[in-house]
Amino acid sequence: MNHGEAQGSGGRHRGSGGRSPSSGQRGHRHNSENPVTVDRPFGESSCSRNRGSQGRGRGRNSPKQAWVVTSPQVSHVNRKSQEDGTGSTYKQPDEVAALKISGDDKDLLQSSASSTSTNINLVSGGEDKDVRECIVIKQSHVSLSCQESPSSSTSDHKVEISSGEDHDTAHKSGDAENASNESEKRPFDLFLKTKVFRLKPSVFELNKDKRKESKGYTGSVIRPGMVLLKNYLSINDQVMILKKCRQLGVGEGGFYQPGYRDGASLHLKMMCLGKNWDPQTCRYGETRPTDGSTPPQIPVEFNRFVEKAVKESQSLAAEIPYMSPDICIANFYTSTGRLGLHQDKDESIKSIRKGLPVVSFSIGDSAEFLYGDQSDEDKAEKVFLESGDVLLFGGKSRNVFHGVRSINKNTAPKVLVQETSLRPGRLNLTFRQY
Ligand SMILES: O=C(O)CCC(=O)C(=O)O
Ligand SMILES: [Fe+2]
Repeated sequence: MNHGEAQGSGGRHRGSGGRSPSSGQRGHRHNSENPVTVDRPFGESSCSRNRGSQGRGRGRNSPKQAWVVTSPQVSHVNRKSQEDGTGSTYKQPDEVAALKISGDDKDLLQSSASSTSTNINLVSGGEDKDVRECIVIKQSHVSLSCQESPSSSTSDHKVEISSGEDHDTAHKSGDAENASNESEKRPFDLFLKTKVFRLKPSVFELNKDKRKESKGYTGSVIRPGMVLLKNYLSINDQVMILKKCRQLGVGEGGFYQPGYRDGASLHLKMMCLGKNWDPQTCRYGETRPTDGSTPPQIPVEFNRFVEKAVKESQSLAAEIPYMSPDICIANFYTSTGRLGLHQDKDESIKSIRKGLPVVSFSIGDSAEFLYGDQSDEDKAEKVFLESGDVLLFGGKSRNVFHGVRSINKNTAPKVLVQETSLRPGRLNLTFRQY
């Protein structure tokens, strides 16, 4: 956790948004077969936690393929040729291994080239055709290296390429994965499953992350009872939280695709810890009705962070009561994920009456977070929640309407992505005491 001087800060703007459900079947763990996406306004769900959704009808990019020479000779890929589509490099020679680029390969390759460089050298160092080991793309400012993600399988030859400069391709792959029936059969993995090529972050980017971290956190009261602790969780804390959530997320009671009673899907993946929150009944329970699973316990380290954050917030807003969480709802948003304006009021009447705070951790890509006194986006305030930020709302703000309007692609700290294989998107944990 960062330690620093608590100071006032934090901008406010107005915001808006919407939600768009897709069809699904009640009683199935994964209910997004044949998803149909339609837009409808916020506030139509029967739940107080009106978990709005993503799916603004963005196109899902089908994977494209690029062909990269892996035999020991050096190949030069001319950037101009890539841009105008005339480059012979994209033809499939005999001695090539296919790198499947999910999304727009042109974007990817453009982003991998610096603005001043015209050539990218594809250097193959290995005798065998194992692209994991042999491809290194170097040019003046960045290098593209291939690493195997922890969960990759040797028999799986699909390779995902993502760029530290521009995670667009991997974002698209994440979107596609959300939609595919195939992915519905597997537990949702916070980390990219396949071999990952990443542009190594530049020294400049890494230093920027480090500088930010070394500044410590700043706290501010953004409305009575609502405290924002910016940059509160250190990168190490975030890595630990991500690894733990990823591990829990692929096990029993892990991440799943939640849906409402009316068949609408929330456009996020969810995992509940401690108790299950059921979007169909808007109640907490000991098991998840869709599959009978028991939610994992909240890791003790998480609770320590929360309790410390509550104490910190009390030094800024004394009216925020102390709380010790027994519920954590983890949401993972891809780049198109969102959540409609809602109130968190399915906790016990006592908890809400006392104004026990909801404590929210943001990790990964940043989000446009809306909050206000009404379920009206046009009247809501807006704040950007970035990786490492902790937001608390209790006391007078316990019933504040809030939601996530959008996720800002490619804004996660590079070092975090590098250390975890975190898929593009945002993890949010909200802790509550029932
Ligand atoms: O993702 C966020 O920042 C908010 C999540 C939230 O409001 C909820 O889970 O109830
Ligand atoms: Fe909420």
